[in-house]
Amino acid sequence: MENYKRMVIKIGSSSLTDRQGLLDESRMSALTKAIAKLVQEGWQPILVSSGAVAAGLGHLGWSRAHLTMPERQAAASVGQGLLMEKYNELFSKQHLHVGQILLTKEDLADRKRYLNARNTLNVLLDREILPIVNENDTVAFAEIRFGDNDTLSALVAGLVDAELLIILTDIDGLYSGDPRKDPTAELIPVVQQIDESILQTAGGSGSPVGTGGMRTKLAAARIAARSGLRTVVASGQDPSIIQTIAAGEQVGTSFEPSAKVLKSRKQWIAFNSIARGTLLIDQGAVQAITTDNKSLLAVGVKQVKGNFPTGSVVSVVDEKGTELAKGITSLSAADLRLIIDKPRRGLEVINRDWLVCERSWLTCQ
Ligand SMILES: Nc1ncnc2c1ncn2[C@@H]1O[C@H](COP(=O)(O)OP(=O)(O)O)[C@@H](O)[C@H]1O
Ligand SMILES: N[C@@H](CCC(=O)OP(=O)(O)O)C(=O)O
Repeated sequence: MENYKRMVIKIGSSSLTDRQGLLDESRMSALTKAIAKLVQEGWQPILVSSGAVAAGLGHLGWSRAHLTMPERQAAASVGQGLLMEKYNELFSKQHLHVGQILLTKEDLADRKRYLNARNTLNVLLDREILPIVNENDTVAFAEIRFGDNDTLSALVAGLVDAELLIILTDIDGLYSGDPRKDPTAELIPVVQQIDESILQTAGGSGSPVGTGGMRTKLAAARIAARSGLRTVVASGQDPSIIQTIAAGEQVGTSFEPSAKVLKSRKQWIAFNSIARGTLLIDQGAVQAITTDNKSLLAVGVKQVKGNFPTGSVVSVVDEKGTELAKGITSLSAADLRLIIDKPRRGLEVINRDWLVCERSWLTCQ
């Protein structure tokens, strides 16, 4: 067993830039010092840093209003360079090398590229080089965007088997309501389970530079919990807070790991893969896969949408079109269409080990 403790630290644009949209050097400097101390304490940290778009806009003096996607991407191409230049300068003062990793959703949705990214991250971590990750904003568009770095940080944490995810933002944790709208909202120190009532507390971003607000942080914490790790959402105002968190002290909001952790293959299917087709199933099959933990058989498949080869990830929906699960099919779309019209309907379409329920997380492994 490897003797490392890995953590992912995500810092948002609102914590990295000042009011003019310029990089906040003193904040970044404090962050680099805190991360260097973690390395000395035996941690293998990964930094997921936002701020490319905000820093690019600030540097170029462009207004945030009415930006087209190509303009946003152009700003990110400038800002990403500035971010890395500053990180390089500050981390080298702490005697740390850094490596840049820019990812799109498609990189992690392709199993081979996913494993390649993991291999690269492992080499960097094993050689004490700090990986600095961001979305590849200059090429990512609509359906191949993570859209927010909160989700990306949780996926990276699962990818490298981290034990802790720290999300630093401009507020000191999750409140019982959006503090901008509800002045009586109170900080929630510990969340055991991210259920509907918790999701309802969270609103969107509170700053002009942030993306997703508390909603995407909860989505990230939920992915992390199902991947077996703890998430702490805390204020990035004083980045030395990451040492307090690493030492196990209670600050911000701590989201506990789920009692039912997904195996790594199922994590990939649930959170990283992109479905290439859809299987519409009947009520009996819904019961079989969500409650009885059984494999999906052809007998329960009513309709096949899309054209996909054997071994593809597909989305499994009920008769109302609600997605219940994702899984890897042992049959192509063409063969499935032939089979569901014929008597050999007992054939297995998705084996239990390759099937993961999205909605019924409490009942379905
Ligand atoms: N229930 C809530 N608790 C705390 N913050 C919330 C809540 N709902 C919405 N928010 C907003 O989420 C913001 C943090 O997210 P965001 O602006 O995306 O920052 P970042 O750039 O760090 O990702 C807070 O400033 C706050 O206005
Ligand atoms: N990838 C984008 C950041 C996207 C994002 O999630 O932003 P934030 O809410 O500030 O963490 C960038 O570097 O500008």
